Amino acid sequence: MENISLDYSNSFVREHELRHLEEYISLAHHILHEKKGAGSEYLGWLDYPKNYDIEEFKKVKETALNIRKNSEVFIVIGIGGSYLGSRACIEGLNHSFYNQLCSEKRNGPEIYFVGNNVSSTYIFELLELIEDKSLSINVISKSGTTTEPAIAFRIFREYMNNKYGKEAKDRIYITTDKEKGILKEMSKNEGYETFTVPDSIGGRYSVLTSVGLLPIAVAGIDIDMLMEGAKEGMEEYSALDIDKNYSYQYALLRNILYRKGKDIEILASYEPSLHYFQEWWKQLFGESEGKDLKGIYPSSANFTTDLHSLGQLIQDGKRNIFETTINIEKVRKDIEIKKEQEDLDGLNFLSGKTIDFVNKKAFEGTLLAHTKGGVPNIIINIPEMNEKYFGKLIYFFQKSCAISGYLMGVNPFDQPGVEEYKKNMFKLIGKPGY
Ligand SMILES: O=P(O)(O)OC[C@H]1O[C@](O)(CO)[C@@H](O)[C@@H]1O
Repeated sequence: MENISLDYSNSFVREHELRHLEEYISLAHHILHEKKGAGSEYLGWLDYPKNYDIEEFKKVKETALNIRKNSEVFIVIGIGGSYLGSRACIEGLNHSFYNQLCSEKRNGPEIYFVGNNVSSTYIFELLELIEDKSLSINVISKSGTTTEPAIAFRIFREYMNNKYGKEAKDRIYITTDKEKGILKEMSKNEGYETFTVPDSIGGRYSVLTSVGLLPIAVAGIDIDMLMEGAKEGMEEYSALDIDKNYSYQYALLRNILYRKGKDIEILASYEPSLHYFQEWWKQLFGESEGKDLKGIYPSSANFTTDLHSLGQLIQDGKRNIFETTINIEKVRKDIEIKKEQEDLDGLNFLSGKTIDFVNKKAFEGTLLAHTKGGVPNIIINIPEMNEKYFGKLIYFFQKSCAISGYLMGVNPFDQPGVEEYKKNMFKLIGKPGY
């Protein structure tokens, strides 16, 4: 039966190394599942694919349908875990040029993300782009206090009020804490529809809650199948036997490689549509593990594009890197390379083959080259990129991240280091109290 699988035969990790650490996985598993570890108040995501709020899920689907009907543009305001997961899913599963398609082909609103930076140019030009188009917005912030989305919302709130007057409130959707925070207060005062970020789920683990699901459903993606995949992952990746649990294998492998001095991990992909999935993964692992002077630096590369920029360093640079490659076995679309009468470009040797055949050979060739250069490679095979595998892959990484964090001896659910830049910025911009 087709399934997500992991291949560590090119990782230079031998089987007995996994066996030596098997007991530690078992320990980490129990600490996690029995909620005895650091940050255990943030384990709501663990059984969420089975225990999610059905009423809220229904409301997400109804609201998404409504937005799809009455809006040409949908704006998602949020940063970090409040936008990366939905963007990853939308870009990973939808047409590569979704926003540029004509409306009949797109069959849903154009979707843009803002509030994930403080670039005035970006905000200004987005406002220019959406002029004259019907609009709905979703502001997502668990805390409600994050500066980037707060500033973007102020600008877009004014824009919506000018454009729609009293009806603006029917086009503004807020995803935030159940009862506290500025956004909740504002929603009560203004009459905005709200969605909940569960207390027990931190931002980077929240893609399968309303945080991710509303934008994903607005993009026309089947969120039932997404949850179905996550549920499958939840069951499969709870097995204690590491031979049957690829998520735990991955956690173990990266810890073994880390102890051998490999402190940079590149998540590589040969599909550009996975760019934001890689960004989501970077936050997940970076915020979860990078603390107490420890952590693997999570980076990403899109091949073959980056083979022409980073390839040299990966092949020949300092040997502190390992690669994890996401291999999509069956691509969404393929193109056959045809034979030409005159073989002017010398490519007739490829006639009858497909572009994906070349891509797969590029992957094989790169794997050979990089392993020869001493770069351990872990391969995660995905049969195809559909809703179900996407949901399962999300769960795969969330589970392995929690286990990996416990193996590393850190709290995988807090992010105290993020506050430092904020304090400085607040002081510099004159925020009261700083
Ligand atoms: O949803 P919020 O509270 O605006 O937070 C956004 C992001 O900011 C952080 O708190 C810090 O970067 C992340 O963990 C989170 O995903």
